Amino acid sequence: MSSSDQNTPRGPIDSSRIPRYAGPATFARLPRLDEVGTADIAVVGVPFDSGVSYRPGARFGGNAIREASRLLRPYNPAQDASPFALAQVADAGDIAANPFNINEAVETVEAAADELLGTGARMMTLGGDHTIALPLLRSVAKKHGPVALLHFDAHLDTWDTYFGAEYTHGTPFRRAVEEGILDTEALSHVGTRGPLYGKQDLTDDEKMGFGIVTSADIYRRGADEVADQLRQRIGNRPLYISIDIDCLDPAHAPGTGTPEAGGMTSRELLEILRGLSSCNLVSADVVEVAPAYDHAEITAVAASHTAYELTTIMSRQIAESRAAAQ
Ligand SMILES: N=C(N)NCCCC(=O)O
Ligand SMILES: [Zn+2]
Ligand SMILES: [Zn+2]
Repeated sequence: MSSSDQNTPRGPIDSSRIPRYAGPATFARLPRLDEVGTADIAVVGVPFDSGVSYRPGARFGGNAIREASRLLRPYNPAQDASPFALAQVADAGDIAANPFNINEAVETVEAAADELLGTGARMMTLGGDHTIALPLLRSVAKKHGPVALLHFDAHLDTWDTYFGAEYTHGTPFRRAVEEGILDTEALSHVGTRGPLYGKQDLTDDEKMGFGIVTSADIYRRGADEVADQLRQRIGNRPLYISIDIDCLDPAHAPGTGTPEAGGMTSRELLEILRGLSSCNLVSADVVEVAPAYDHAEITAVAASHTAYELTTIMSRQIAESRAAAQ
């Protein structure tokens, strides 16, 4: 039983009493999981970036997001909700994965996710590079069956192998389709753009069942229409949202490993997410924040607000299903 079943959830440290820049950072200044016992939503870091094909550094992403999240406040007006009052959200710390053995790291992440999901929590994961989406999806599918996937990214990440390696940050979603852990009726990439290896990349991707909303589609059609279309495709299927921060334009997210020009704004990303607030979001990740290339925490701030919107969607649903069960 989560602590929020018994009493009101323990929220963030009050920034009007203890300055928000004081003390070690947890996500949004929330309590640690060991301080509350169990949580409805576990925010967990995965400091792993051995799967990258270009600039490394996403292993430091989770902690950069936690640092940048000190300024988040308890009420989210865009979704008219106080996410940390509706559900117990807690920072579960980091999953320690082997940086020298990708296959072992993938197993470690899956096992740790099994453990967290096994407590009844939903996961809000802070990456890490995109390799980690595969073990996270495996774990989520063990619990919910094949899930709908919304994948925000400049890239398809459905390539086959890199240097013969199956588990990399450019290949998690091809592996996931091969393993049958995704609901192929409801797969979408959002924010796709940039040069590919060949036209075949798109043909292969389409065969796997993915639909694509390009970055230019968002610019032309607007966030509301895009969110409506995605919502219709997803329906009430259990949904996983994976957000590679490089879905944003490098102007909005310079701190990432494989930047591509011509991306959406952080405003567009947040608005699309808010338009999905009625979806059955079972877990989510925000990955590929590489702070060494960041400036003035631009990327980490965008990522912290992205995780905040995702957490709000989950906590609203937790509160709604609790109310419906009473
Ligand atoms: N950023 C992620 N996840 N993938 C990008 C892979 C692009 C490439 O190496 O061609
Ligand atoms: Zn990407
Ligand atoms: Zn990616």
